[in-house]
Amino acid sequence: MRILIVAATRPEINELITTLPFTIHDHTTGLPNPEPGTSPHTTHNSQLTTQFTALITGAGMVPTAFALGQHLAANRYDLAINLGIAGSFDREIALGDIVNITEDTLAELGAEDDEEFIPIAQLGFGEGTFNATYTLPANAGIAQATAITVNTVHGNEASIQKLSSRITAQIESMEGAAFFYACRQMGVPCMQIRAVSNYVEKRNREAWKIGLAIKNLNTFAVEYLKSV
Ligand SMILES: O=C(O)c1cccc(C(=O)CC[C@H]2O[C@@H](n3cnc4c(=O)[nH]cnc43)[C@H](O)[C@@H]2O)c1
Repeated sequence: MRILIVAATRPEINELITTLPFTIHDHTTGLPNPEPGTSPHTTHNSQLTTQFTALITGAGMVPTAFALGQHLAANRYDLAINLGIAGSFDREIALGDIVNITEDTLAELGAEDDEEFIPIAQLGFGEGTFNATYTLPANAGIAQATAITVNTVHGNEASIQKLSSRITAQIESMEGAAFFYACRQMGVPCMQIRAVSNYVEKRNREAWKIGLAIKNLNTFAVEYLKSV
Protein backbone atom coordinates (compact mmCIF):
# COMPACT_ATOMS: atom_id res chain seq x y z
CA MET A 1 0.00 0.00 0.00
CA ARG A 2 1.29 3.47 -0.87
CA ILE A 3 0.16 6.45 1.23
CA LEU A 4 0.88 10.10 0.44
CA ILE A 5 0.80 12.69 3.24
CA VAL A 6 0.32 16.26 2.00
CA ALA A 7 1.04 19.26 4.25
CA ALA A 8 1.53 22.98 3.70
CA THR A 9 4.50 23.40 6.03
CA ARG A 10 7.12 21.07 7.47
CA PRO A 11 6.52 21.94 11.15
CA GLU A 12 2.93 20.70 10.81
CA ILE A 13 4.11 17.11 10.12
CA ASN A 14 7.70 17.09 11.36
CA GLU A 15 7.04 14.70 14.26
CA LEU A 16 5.26 12.26 11.94
CA ILE A 17 7.93 12.21 9.25
CA THR A 18 10.74 11.80 11.77
CA THR A 19 8.92 9.04 13.69
CA LEU A 20 7.90 6.79 10.80
CA PRO A 21 10.06 6.03 7.74
CA PHE A 22 9.15 8.55 5.04
CA THR A 23 10.28 9.51 1.58
CA ILE A 24 10.17 13.32 1.70
CA HIS A 25 9.43 15.74 -1.16
CA ASP A 26 9.67 19.31 0.13
CA HIS A 27 8.73 22.07 -2.32
CA THR A 28 9.56 24.79 0.22
CA THR A 29 13.33 24.32 0.38
CA GLY A 30 14.67 24.48 -3.20
CA LEU A 31 16.73 21.36 -2.40
CA PRO A 32 16.59 18.18 -4.54
CA ASN A 33 13.56 15.92 -4.21
CA PRO A 34 13.16 13.35 -2.85
CA GLU A 35 15.42 14.45 -0.02
CA PRO A 36 18.62 12.37 -0.11
CA GLY A 37 18.50 9.49 2.32
CA THR A 38 14.72 9.42 2.57
CA SER A 39 13.81 7.10 -0.30
CA PRO A 40 12.44 4.49 -0.55
CA HIS A 41 11.24 3.08 2.76
CA THR A 42 8.97 0.13 3.13
CA THR A 43 7.28 -0.74 6.41
CA HIS A 44 6.31 -4.38 6.80
CA ASN A 45 3.55 -5.45 9.12
CA SER A 46 1.68 -8.68 9.50
CA GLN A 47 -0.75 -8.01 6.69
CA LEU A 48 0.84 -5.81 4.11
CA THR A 49 3.71 -3.66 3.00
CA THR A 50 3.22 0.08 3.37
CA GLN A 51 5.25 2.92 1.85
CA PHE A 52 4.87 6.46 3.21
CA THR A 53 5.69 9.57 1.19
CA ALA A 54 5.38 13.17 2.41
CA LEU A 55 4.73 16.08 0.05
CA ILE A 56 5.31 19.50 1.61
CA THR A 57 3.75 22.00 -0.75
CA GLY A 58 3.98 25.47 0.76
CA ALA A 59 0.93 27.28 2.12
CA GLY A 60 -2.05 28.05 -0.08
CA MET A 61 -4.15 26.48 -2.80
CA VAL A 62 -1.88 27.36 -5.76
CA PRO A 63 1.27 25.69 -4.32
CA THR A 64 -0.86 22.74 -3.22
CA ALA A 65 -2.49 22.20 -6.61
CA PHE A 66 0.80 22.60 -8.49
CA ALA A 67 2.82 20.30 -6.24
CA LEU A 68 0.11 17.64 -6.26
CA GLY A 69 -0.47 17.82 -10.01
CA GLN A 70 3.23 17.43 -10.65
CA HIS A 71 3.71 14.68 -8.09
CA LEU A 72 0.64 12.62 -8.92
CA ALA A 73 1.48 12.69 -12.63
CA ALA A 74 4.58 10.62 -11.84
CA ASN A 75 3.58 8.59 -8.76
CA ARG A 76 0.73 6.24 -7.89
CA TYR A 77 -0.93 6.14 -4.44
CA ASP A 78 -3.68 4.12 -2.80
CA LEU A 79 -4.58 7.00 -0.46
CA ALA A 80 -3.62 10.67 -0.09
CA ILE A 81 -4.10 12.38 3.29
CA ASN A 82 -4.01 16.16 3.76
CA LEU A 83 -2.79 16.99 7.28
CA GLY A 84 -2.63 20.47 8.77
CA ILE A 85 -3.78 22.96 11.32
CA ALA A 86 -6.84 25.12 10.69
CA GLY A 87 -9.18 27.78 12.01
CA SER A 88 -12.66 26.97 13.32
CA PHE A 89 -15.87 28.98 13.00
CA ASP A 90 -17.53 26.47 15.33
CA ARG A 91 -16.93 27.20 19.04
CA GLU A 92 -18.20 23.72 19.92
CA ILE A 93 -14.88 22.46 18.57
CA ALA A 94 -12.13 22.94 21.17
CA LEU A 95 -8.71 24.32 20.24
CA GLY A 96 -6.47 21.32 19.62
CA ASP A 97 -9.33 19.07 18.49
CA ILE A 98 -8.93 16.97 15.36
CA VAL A 99 -11.61 16.86 12.68
CA ASN A 100 -12.14 14.80 9.53
CA ILE A 101 -13.13 17.15 6.68
CA THR A 102 -15.74 15.62 4.39
CA GLU A 103 -16.54 18.61 2.15
CA ASP A 104 -14.47 21.67 1.28
CA THR A 105 -15.42 24.78 -0.70
CA LEU A 106 -13.31 27.36 -2.55
CA ALA A 107 -15.11 30.20 -0.78
CA GLU A 108 -13.75 33.07 -2.90
CA LEU A 109 -14.26 31.45 -6.32
CA GLY A 110 -17.04 33.33 -8.07
CA ALA A 111 -18.11 36.87 -8.84
CA GLU A 112 -19.43 39.86 -6.95
CA ASP A 113 -22.73 41.32 -8.04
CA ASP A 114 -22.72 44.49 -5.98
CA GLU A 115 -23.50 43.22 -2.44
CA GLU A 116 -24.25 39.65 -3.61
CA PHE A 117 -21.75 36.84 -4.23
CA ILE A 118 -22.31 34.46 -7.13
CA PRO A 119 -20.53 31.09 -6.67
CA ILE A 120 -18.64 29.67 -9.64
CA ALA A 121 -21.17 26.85 -10.11
CA GLN A 122 -24.02 29.36 -10.37
CA LEU A 123 -22.01 31.35 -12.91
CA GLY A 124 -21.92 28.15 -14.94
CA PHE A 125 -18.22 27.69 -15.52
CA GLY A 126 -16.85 25.47 -12.84
CA GLU A 127 -17.24 23.88 -9.43
CA GLY A 128 -16.32 25.25 -6.04
CA THR A 129 -17.11 22.36 -3.69
CA PHE A 130 -15.13 19.13 -3.48
CA ASN A 131 -15.45 16.06 -1.29
CA ALA A 132 -13.33 13.52 0.51
CA THR A 133 -13.56 10.09 -1.06
CA TYR A 134 -12.30 8.36 2.09
CA THR A 135 -13.28 9.04 5.71
CA LEU A 136 -12.22 7.64 9.07
CA PRO A 137 -14.41 4.88 10.49
CA ALA A 138 -16.88 5.96 13.21
CA ASN A 139 -14.93 4.01 15.85
CA ALA A 140 -11.93 6.32 15.30
CA GLY A 141 -13.80 8.84 17.46
CA ILE A 142 -12.93 11.81 15.23
CA ALA A 143 -15.78 14.20 14.38
CA GLN A 144 -16.56 14.99 10.76
CA ALA A 145 -16.71 18.64 9.66
CA THR A 146 -17.24 20.84 6.62
CA ALA A 147 -14.67 23.41 5.53
CA ILE A 148 -13.85 26.33 3.31
CA THR A 149 -10.51 27.08 1.66
CA VAL A 150 -9.34 30.68 1.34
CA ASN A 151 -6.44 32.76 0.06
CA THR A 152 -6.89 35.30 2.84
CA VAL A 153 -7.25 34.03 6.41
CA HIS A 154 -10.29 35.75 7.89
CA GLY A 155 -9.36 38.17 10.67
CA ASN A 156 -11.99 40.88 10.44
CA GLU A 157 -15.44 40.66 12.08
CA ALA A 158 -17.27 42.37 9.21
CA SER A 159 -15.85 40.03 6.57
CA ILE A 160 -16.51 36.99 8.80
CA GLN A 161 -20.15 38.08 9.20
CA LYS A 162 -20.50 38.62 5.46
CA LEU A 163 -19.03 35.20 4.67
CA SER A 164 -21.16 33.45 7.32
CA SER A 165 -24.33 34.91 5.80
CA ARG A 166 -23.70 33.08 2.51
CA ILE A 167 -21.79 29.96 3.50
CA THR A 168 -22.04 27.53 6.42
CA ALA A 169 -18.80 25.76 7.28
CA GLN A 170 -17.07 24.80 10.50
CA ILE A 171 -13.40 24.90 9.48
CA GLU A 172 -11.15 27.20 7.42
CA SER A 173 -7.84 26.30 5.80
CA MET A 174 -5.76 27.56 2.90
CA GLU A 175 -5.34 24.21 1.06
CA GLY A 176 -8.10 21.67 1.66
CA ALA A 177 -10.34 22.15 -1.38
CA ALA A 178 -7.33 22.38 -3.72
CA PHE A 179 -6.12 19.06 -2.29
CA PHE A 180 -9.52 17.41 -2.90
CA TYR A 181 -9.65 18.87 -6.41
CA ALA A 182 -6.19 17.62 -7.41
CA CYS A 183 -6.90 14.15 -6.01
CA ARG A 184 -10.20 13.97 -7.83
CA GLN A 185 -8.62 15.03 -11.10
CA MET A 186 -5.93 12.35 -10.73
CA GLY A 187 -8.28 9.64 -9.42
CA VAL A 188 -6.56 9.24 -6.03
CA PRO A 189 -8.66 8.35 -2.94
CA CYS A 190 -8.35 11.24 -0.50
CA MET A 191 -8.97 12.20 3.11
CA GLN A 192 -8.36 15.47 5.02
CA ILE A 193 -7.55 15.65 8.73
CA ARG A 194 -7.17 19.04 10.46
CA ALA A 195 -6.32 20.05 14.01
CA VAL A 196 -7.87 23.33 15.14
CA SER A 197 -5.23 25.88 16.13
CA ASN A 198 -7.47 28.95 16.37
CA TYR A 199 -10.96 30.33 16.05
CA VAL A 200 -11.87 32.40 13.02
CA GLU A 201 -12.27 35.83 14.60
CA LYS A 202 -10.68 39.29 14.62
CA ARG A 203 -6.98 38.43 14.36
CA ASN A 204 -5.76 37.41 17.82
CA ARG A 205 -2.49 35.53 17.26
CA GLU A 206 -1.75 35.30 21.02
CA ALA A 207 -4.79 33.00 21.44
CA TRP A 208 -3.66 30.54 18.74
CA LYS A 209 -2.73 27.10 20.09
CA ILE A 210 -0.45 26.04 17.24
CA GLY A 211 1.79 23.85 19.40
CA LEU A 212 -1.15 21.94 20.86
CA ALA A 213 -2.80 21.47 17.46
CA ILE A 214 0.42 20.22 15.84
CA LYS A 215 1.12 17.85 18.75
CA ASN A 216 -2.38 16.35 18.61
CA LEU A 217 -2.31 16.10 14.81
CA ASN A 218 1.00 14.24 14.80
CA THR A 219 0.04 11.93 17.68
CA PHE A 220 -3.08 11.00 15.75
CA ALA A 221 -1.24 10.60 12.44
CA VAL A 222 1.51 8.37 13.86
CA GLU A 223 -1.05 6.05 15.48
CA TYR A 224 -3.27 6.03 12.41
CA LEU A 225 -0.47 5.23 9.97
CA LYS A 226 0.85 2.50 12.26
CA SER A 227 -2.61 0.92 12.10
CA VAL A 228 -3.17 0.91 8.34
O1 LIG B 1 3.90 29.90 13.87
C1 LIG B 1 4.17 28.70 13.89
O2 LIG B 1 4.86 28.16 14.77
C2 LIG B 1 3.59 27.83 12.84
C3 LIG B 1 3.98 26.52 12.79
C4 LIG B 1 3.42 25.71 11.83
C5 LIG B 1 2.47 26.21 10.94
C6 LIG B 1 2.09 27.53 11.04
C7 LIG B 1 1.10 28.09 10.13
O3 LIG B 1 0.72 29.22 10.20
C8 LIG B 1 0.53 27.15 9.15
C9 LIG B 1 -0.32 27.85 8.13
C10 LIG B 1 -1.45 26.92 7.76
O4 LIG B 1 -2.39 26.90 8.78
C11 LIG B 1 -3.67 26.80 8.28
N1 LIG B 1 -4.51 27.71 9.08
C12 LIG B 1 -4.39 27.82 10.41
N2 LIG B 1 -5.35 28.64 10.88
C13 LIG B 1 -6.06 29.06 9.83
C14 LIG B 1 -7.19 29.92 9.71
O5 LIG B 1 -7.74 30.48 10.68
N3 LIG B 1 -7.66 30.14 8.46
C15 LIG B 1 -7.10 29.55 7.38
N4 LIG B 1 -6.04 28.72 7.46
C16 LIG B 1 -5.53 28.48 8.67
C17 LIG B 1 -3.58 27.12 6.79
O6 LIG B 1 -4.01 26.01 6.07
C18 LIG B 1 -2.12 27.44 6.53
O7 LIG B 1 -1.55 26.72 5.47
C19 LIG B 1 2.64 28.36 11.96
